[in-house]
Amino acid sequence: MVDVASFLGDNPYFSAGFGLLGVGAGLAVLRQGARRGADLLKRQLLVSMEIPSHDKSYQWVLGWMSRRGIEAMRAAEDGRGMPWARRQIARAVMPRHVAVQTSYKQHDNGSVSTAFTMVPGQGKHVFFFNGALMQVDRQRNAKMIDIQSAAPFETITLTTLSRDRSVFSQILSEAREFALSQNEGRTVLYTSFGPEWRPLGLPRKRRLLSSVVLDRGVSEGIVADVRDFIANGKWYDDRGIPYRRGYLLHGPPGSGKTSFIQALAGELGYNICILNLSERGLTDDRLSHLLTVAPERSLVLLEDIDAAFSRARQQSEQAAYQQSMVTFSGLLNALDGVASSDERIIFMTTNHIERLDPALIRPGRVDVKVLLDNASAHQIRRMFVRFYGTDCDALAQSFAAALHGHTVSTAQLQGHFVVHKKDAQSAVDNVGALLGQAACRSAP
Ligand SMILES: Nc1ncnc2c1ncn2[C@@H]1O[C@H](COP(=O)(O)OP(=O)(O)OP(=O)(O)O)[C@@H](O)[C@H]1O
Repeated sequence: MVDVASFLGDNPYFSAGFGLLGVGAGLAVLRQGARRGADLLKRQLLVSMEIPSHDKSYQWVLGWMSRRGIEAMRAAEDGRGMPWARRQIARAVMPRHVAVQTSYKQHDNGSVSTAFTMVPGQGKHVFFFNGALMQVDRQRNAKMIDIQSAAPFETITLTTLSRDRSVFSQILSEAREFALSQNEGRTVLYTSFGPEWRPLGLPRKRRLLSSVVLDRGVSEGIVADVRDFIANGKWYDDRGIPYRRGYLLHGPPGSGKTSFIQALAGELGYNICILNLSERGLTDDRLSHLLTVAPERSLVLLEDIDAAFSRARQQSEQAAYQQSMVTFSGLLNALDGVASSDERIIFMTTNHIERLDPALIRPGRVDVKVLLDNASAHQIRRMFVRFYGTDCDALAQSFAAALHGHTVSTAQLQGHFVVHKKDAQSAVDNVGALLGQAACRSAP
């Protein structure tokens, strides 16, 4: 009989194979140990923050990184005030792969300019922030699409050492401040897009309240009411009253309803969410949802409410089909709102208050109703002086006297002054052109 143990032990091929197997297994264990050790070390030493593209802060952080990138690039190139070693590091860590982000900015004179900024592209980049070394990993998931924007789903992951974790909140607040500072002195108009609000065009230069000339005390009255409402959130809360206020501005076309709301938003530093109730595809649920998720510090504007909900329209089932799918009771429910303690200021405008259902404009839904009428003598004089200066007071008087007894809207006055913008006397001499318009307007 062959002694198997001594045979295998004496066999040099087997011993070598066994040895190799042992070495391989040892290496595998070591490798796995090293990987686990590295994972453990990573978990202990590093922290990361993931920002998905559907989160509001995503664009803020991208914008902030582009600004920091520009600053870092300038500093590294210029190198002033930076130690040599630090400058080399700054140059070394500058992103090698950047993506372009185009933005438009409206200047105070109304012109629009384009600016191109470089943001870190897909992949990993490193940078310093307040002395902490950070890694940015920007990844795109081509398989996941954001259904709202039809853009691929992206994430930015920021990683840094655990001891520096406080920089995350610093970055987020800096990014937010930076984004808000871009809109300072401007009014953002939002429009509904599916279940959310999206900015409509560029933020606009704030309209001055003094540029909208209303009759004596009207503007001051509304501004005081809104300010009082904004300052008394606790009062509403203590009494369990929903914290919302509704305003209805009614009156003939071109009397400054929309312009006043824009100027009011500018005065308060608020933005405007414009909701078109006749929009195709708007349902009761969406309307209700939109009113509850309106951005903070914004006025919700429902324009020409009579076009969407006159009494006649309510009686016509067919009309309801042709237009949006919002029902009258859906609108009332949306205005009454869910039990939300968030501040909600709703402005409605109409040219025909008499066509509105009393249920829509009862207190609680509409708390303040204000008529913005055709131009009064007071408005005519003030608009004249606003256009031609205070030294034209006497001309303003004769202009107003010439229009006495005629119906002219403030929009028509503006049009007339624009035609005669260089010459106050010519505006007075040609007042007949306005009277002609007034006569045409009142003809059937
Ligand atoms: N009271 C006013 N003071 C200054 N400008 C005014 C005034 N009323 C109208 N305008 C000017 O006329 C134009 C149209 O005004 P606006 O759209 O605000 O009127 P509106 O009452 O909302 O009209 P509509 O009922 O047709 O929507 C704007 O360019 C605005 O500057």
